[in-house]
Amino acid sequence: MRPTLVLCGPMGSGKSAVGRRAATALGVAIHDTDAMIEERAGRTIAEIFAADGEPAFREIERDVVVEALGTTAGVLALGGGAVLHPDTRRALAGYRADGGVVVFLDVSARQALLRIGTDQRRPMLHGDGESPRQRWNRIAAERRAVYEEVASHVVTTDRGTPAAVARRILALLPDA
Ligand SMILES: Nc1ncnc2c1ncn2[C@@H]1O[C@H](COP(=O)(O)OP(=O)(O)O)[C@@H](O)[C@H]1O
Ligand SMILES: O=C(O)C1=C[C@@H](OP(=O)(O)O)[C@@H](O)[C@H](O)C1
Ligand SMILES: [Mg+2]
Repeated sequence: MRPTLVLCGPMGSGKSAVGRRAATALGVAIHDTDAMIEERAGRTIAEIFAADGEPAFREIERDVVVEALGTTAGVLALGGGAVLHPDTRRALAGYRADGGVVVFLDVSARQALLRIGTDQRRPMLHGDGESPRQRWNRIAAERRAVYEEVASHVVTTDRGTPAAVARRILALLPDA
């Protein structure tokens, strides 16, 4: 079993929202790895970061994402930093080699920050000495090459509703 579609990209690009619309349109399940992590840990992502730190979160995330790539069908929406773990990148490469579709949802800093700039549920956006804008820009720049490496397609989400972006993605699927 493997997902029909995997979505990656930075915070606020719309992975969760577009993933839900794409799954509904396809009549399949949506699996959001952030929600799976919260369920497994019995805590919110913000609580995991606060109590155990980012490295501990990345280990749980690696376990959840690698497992989900092999055991779920439907649409899989990753967290923005999931691609950082080498095990996850290897699993995504295997999924693509097997015909899987990985879409990098790209977004401008301006749109992403309008969507999520004040959201306290994203701990990566908040930290000493940097504004959410500075943090988003730095993190997105650090990760861009990795998103490009793991993805088979890039879709920009600045314009259009989540449903409209989902329709553009469905057109990329082999049997669409
Ligand atoms: N194409 C879009 N147009 C307008 N708002 C969007 C779009 N995509 C996502 N959003 C909104 O932006 C916020 C963040 O989207 P989300 O899907 O959680 O992003 P991600 O999972 O990539 O961090 C949500 O409130 C969502 O409804
Ligand atoms: O970019 C990141 O490092 C993170 C993105 C979040 O997911 P979204 O990209 O869905 O916001 C979530 O996994 C966590 O807060 C860390
Ligand atoms: Mg999300």
